Amino acid sequence: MNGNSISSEEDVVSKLIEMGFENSIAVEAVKLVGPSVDDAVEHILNGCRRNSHRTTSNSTSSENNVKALGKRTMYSSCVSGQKRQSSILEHFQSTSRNKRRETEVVEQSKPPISDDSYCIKTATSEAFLDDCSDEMVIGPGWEHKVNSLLQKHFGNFSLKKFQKEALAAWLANEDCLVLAATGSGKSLCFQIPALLTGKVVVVISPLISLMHDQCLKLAKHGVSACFLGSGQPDSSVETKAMRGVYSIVYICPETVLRLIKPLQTLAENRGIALFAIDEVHCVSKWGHDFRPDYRRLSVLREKFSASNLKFLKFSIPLMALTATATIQVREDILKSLSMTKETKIVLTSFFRPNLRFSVKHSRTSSPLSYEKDFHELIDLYARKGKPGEKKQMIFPQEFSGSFVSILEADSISDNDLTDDEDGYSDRDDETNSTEHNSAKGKQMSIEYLENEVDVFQSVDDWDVACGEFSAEAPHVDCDLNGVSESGDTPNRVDKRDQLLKENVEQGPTIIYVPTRKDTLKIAKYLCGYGVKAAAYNAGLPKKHLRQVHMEFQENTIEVVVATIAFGMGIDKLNVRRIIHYGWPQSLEAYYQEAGRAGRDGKLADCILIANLSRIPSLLPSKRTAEQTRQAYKMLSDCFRYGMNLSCCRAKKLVEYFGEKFADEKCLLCDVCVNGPPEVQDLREEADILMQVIAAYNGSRTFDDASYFDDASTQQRFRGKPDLRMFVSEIRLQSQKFMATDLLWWRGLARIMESKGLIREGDDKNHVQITMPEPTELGLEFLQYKEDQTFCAHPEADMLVSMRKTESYSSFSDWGKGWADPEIRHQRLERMQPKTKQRKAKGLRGSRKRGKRKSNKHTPDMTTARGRIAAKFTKANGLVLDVSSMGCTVGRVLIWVAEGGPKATILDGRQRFVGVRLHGGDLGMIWSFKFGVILLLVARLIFIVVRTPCVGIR
Ligand SMILES: Nc1ncnc2c1ncn2[C@@H]1O[C@H](COP(=O)(O)OP(=O)(O)OP(=O)(O)O)[C@@H](O)[C@H]1O
Ligand SMILES: [Mg+2]
Repeated sequence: MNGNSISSEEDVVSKLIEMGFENSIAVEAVKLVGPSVDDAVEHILNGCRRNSHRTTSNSTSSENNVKALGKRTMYSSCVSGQKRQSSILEHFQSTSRNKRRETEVVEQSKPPISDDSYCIKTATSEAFLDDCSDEMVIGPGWEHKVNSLLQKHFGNFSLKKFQKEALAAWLANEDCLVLAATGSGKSLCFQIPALLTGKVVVVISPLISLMHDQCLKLAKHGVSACFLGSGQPDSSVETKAMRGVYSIVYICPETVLRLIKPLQTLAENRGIALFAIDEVHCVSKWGHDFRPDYRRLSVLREKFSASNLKFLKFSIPLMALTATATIQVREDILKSLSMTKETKIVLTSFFRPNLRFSVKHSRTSSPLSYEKDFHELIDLYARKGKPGEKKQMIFPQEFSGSFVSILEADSISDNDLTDDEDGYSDRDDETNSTEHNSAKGKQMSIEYLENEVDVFQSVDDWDVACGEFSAEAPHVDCDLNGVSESGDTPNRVDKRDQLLKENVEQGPTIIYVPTRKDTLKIAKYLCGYGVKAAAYNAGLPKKHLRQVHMEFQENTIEVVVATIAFGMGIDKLNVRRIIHYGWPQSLEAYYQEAGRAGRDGKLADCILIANLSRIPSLLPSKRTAEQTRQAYKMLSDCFRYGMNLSCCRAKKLVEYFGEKFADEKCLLCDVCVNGPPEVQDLREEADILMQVIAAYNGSRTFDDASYFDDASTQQRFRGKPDLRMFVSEIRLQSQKFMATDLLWWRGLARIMESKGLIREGDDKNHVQITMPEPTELGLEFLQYKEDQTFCAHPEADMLVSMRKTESYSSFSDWGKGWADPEIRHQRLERMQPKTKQRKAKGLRGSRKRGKRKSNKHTPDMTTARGRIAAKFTKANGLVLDVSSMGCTVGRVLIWVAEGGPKATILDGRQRFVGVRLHGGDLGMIWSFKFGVILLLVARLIFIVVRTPCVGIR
C-alpha cells in the first residue's frame, strides 16, 4: 500500500474502511493526520495501543477502546494484568511497520520440558497469555485447568466428550484423527493445547477465508493468532509467527511445506505443541475436495519427529480433523499423513438430529421452475417487509453493469421455454448431460472450467485480508450430536420429540447452486420479489464478497445464493435452511454444506431440489483418470441418495460415512414423514428386462432365439447394447410395454442392480447403470417359478415417469392405461396446455431453435432422401424404421386394433413421442425437435394405412 499515491481524503477513508476500520474512526483519523493511509493507520493503532496499556487496570476504558476501533475491531480485549497480545490487527500494520517500534520481544530460549510427559513448561514470549507465564504442570487435573481456560476465553463452555478424548490423546503425545459432525466444535480440540502450554499450535487449513474467520474469532476471545499464505499481505507476519509471536498459526499446506526449516527453529525455541490438520478429508483422493498439497504433509511426521529433531523428547503430535470422511477416506488419511499406528481415532456420531432432510423434483433450469420452487421462500421473506416494497439487492455499484450483461448474455434459453416442468425430459444419459453443459456453444476448455464453475477452490481464491466478519456471540448450549456438553449420553428420543413439535423459525437461508451464473440469476429473481438476497461466487469482486459475508453474519441479508465458495468456515448459528438447487457432486460435499444449517440446535431444513428425471453430470474440473473414476462414484452415490424413497435420509447419510445408525429413523425427513411409496411386484417387468439383457449378452444358459430372429435386430445391436436399446427392444417385442418410458426402466435397472441381478458391463464411468449384464443371480432369477414375486419400492424417477402414481398399482397398469381411450384422453389433455403455453411464448424461440438444430447433426429432411425399412412382427404388427443419411430418425409401429389401425411413434433414440389414434389423425407430436421428421413419417403412415395392401407383407 503506498500512502503517497493516494491523495484525496475520501480515498484514504475508503481504504481504511476496506481495511476493516469503522467509518467514523477513519474519518476522524484522516481529519487529524491528513490524507495519508500510513499516518492514519499509525494514528488509529497507536492511539489504541496506548489506550490498551492504560486500560490494563481499567476495564471500562478498555471497552471504550474497543469501541474506538469500531464494530469491526480485531483487537483482542486485554484482561487485567495481562501483557499485550499480538492481534490480528498486526496483519494490517504493513504500512506503518517501519515507523513503529517493534513491541514484541520474543525470548529465543528453548522452553524446558519436564521428564514427565504430562508436565510441559511454558515458553516466555511476551506475546504469551499470562496463564502460561509460569511453569504449568498438566497433571490429572488438566480437565479442571482446561475448563477454567474455557470459561475465561470462550464463556460458558465445558468440554464435550469427544473434545476431552482428543485432548487426552494429545496429552499422551499420540497422533489423533477426530471425526465429528459439522459444527460440533472440532476447532477447540486444537485451540486448547495452545492455551494450556503456551507453545504454538500450527493449524493447516485449506482456505484463506476459513483461516481468516477463525483468527478473528480467536482474537475476540483473547487468543493471539495469525494466518500465513498467499492471502496474507503483510510479510512481517510470517517472520513474527516463526519467532513465536502468535499462539495459533494458521497456514495453508503450500506454505507449511515451504516453512519447514523456520518451523523447526520455532519448535526448538518457543515450542510447537501440535500440528492440527483441519478439513483433513482434503488429503484423500477419495474425498470430495482433494488438494494434492495436503498429501505432501506427510513430511510433518518425519521432519518433526523426536528421531529427527534431537531437542524433542517426543515427536510433535498430529491432530487431523474432519466432519466428512468415509471409511475409505479415513484409511487414506492415516496412510497419506504417515500417522502412527497408535493414532487415536476419536469418532462421534455424524448424525445431526435437528436437520430435516428432503428431496424434491424440479427442472431447476428456468424462471418457470423458480416460480414453483421458491414461492414458499418468497412468501416467507417477502411478508416480513411491507407489501409491494422491493428490497435492494446486495450488489456493488461497479459490478452492477457486468451483472446485467451476464444476465443478458445468458437470457433465458429457448430450451427453458420448452422444458417440461414435470421433468418429462428426454435427456437421459450422461452423454446428453455433457451435451447440455456445452449446449450453449461452450467447449470444456480450461477457461470455461475456471470461469463457470467453482469446483476447486484454491487457497488464493479470495483475498480477505482486509475484511472482517464478526461472528455472533459464542454460546451454543445446544448439543448438535446428541452428546451433551458434559459428555453424558443424552436422551435423543426426548430431543427428537421436542423437535417434531417445532416449526422452523425465521432465519437466513443459503441456496447452493452448481454454477456462478445460477447464483446471479436466482439472486436477481428473489430480489425481484422483495427478498433481500445476494449472489456469492468466487468470481465476484472481493469487496462484494466481504460485504455479503458480513451482512449475512449480521442478519441483514436473508438469502445467500452461492456456489461451494460459500462453504467451509461459515459458522453462523441461526441458518434455518440450506437449499441445494441442482445436484451436488458428492454426498460429502452435500453433508458438509447442509451442516451449515441449525448450528444452534434448533430445527432446520436441508432441501435438495434437483431434476430427478435427468442423470447428473460431473462438473468440469481438472482431474486425473483415477480422480474422474472416483468423482463418478461419488456423484453416483449422491444420485442414488436422491432417488431413494424407501430409507430414512439421515440414516442413508450417516451410513454413507460408515456409521451404524442407531435409531433406524430420524422421524423428520420426507421419507420418515410421508412413508415410502407402496411396494410393487415388479416381477413381470424385471423378467422381461432380464430376458432381453441375458439374450443380448449371449448368455449360454439363456438362449431364447426369439430375440435374435432377424438380421436387422442383430445389426442394430452390433455394438455393446445399452439400457436404452434393451428398452426399445422390450417396446418392440411387447405391446403391453410399447408406450413405456425409459425413465421408469432406469429406476428398475437400479433396483435390479442393487439386488445383484445385473451389473455394469461397461468399463467407462457412469452415474447410472448403462450397459447392464446379467449376473449369475440374475440368470437364476429367470428360472424362478411363476408365482414368485419381485417386490420393491419404486424409486423417485419411476414415480416421476408415472406421474399419477396413485392411480396405478403397477407400471404395467400405467402402460396399459395408454390403451384405454378414457385414460389416454385424460393424459393427452394434461399435456395440451403445455403445448399451447409454449406456442404462446412466441415464434422467436422456435425460429432460433430451428437455426440451432441445423447446426447439429440432424438430417435435413427437406433435402435428404429418407429410407423406410418395413417389417412385420407378430407382437407389434407393422414396424417402419425411418432413416435419413444413414441416421435412424424414427420408428412407427402400426397395428390393427378393434377401433381401427393404431400407431405408436418413437423418435430416433427410441423414445416414445406420440400415439396415432385414428386413420386420418396425424398423431400427437410432443417433441418439437423431431416434429418435422415425424410429420413426414406420419404422412407416410397415413398413406400406408390407407393402402392396406402396401404395408403388411
Ligand atoms: N464445548 C463447547 N461447548 C459449547 N459450544 C462449543 C463447544 N465447542 C465449540 N463450541 C461452539 O461450536 C461452534 C462450532 O465450532 P467449530 O467451528 O469448531 O465447529 P467444527 O466442528 O469445526 O465445524 P465444521 O466441521 O463446520 O468446521 C462454535 O461457535 C463454537 O464456539
Ligand atoms: Mg471446523
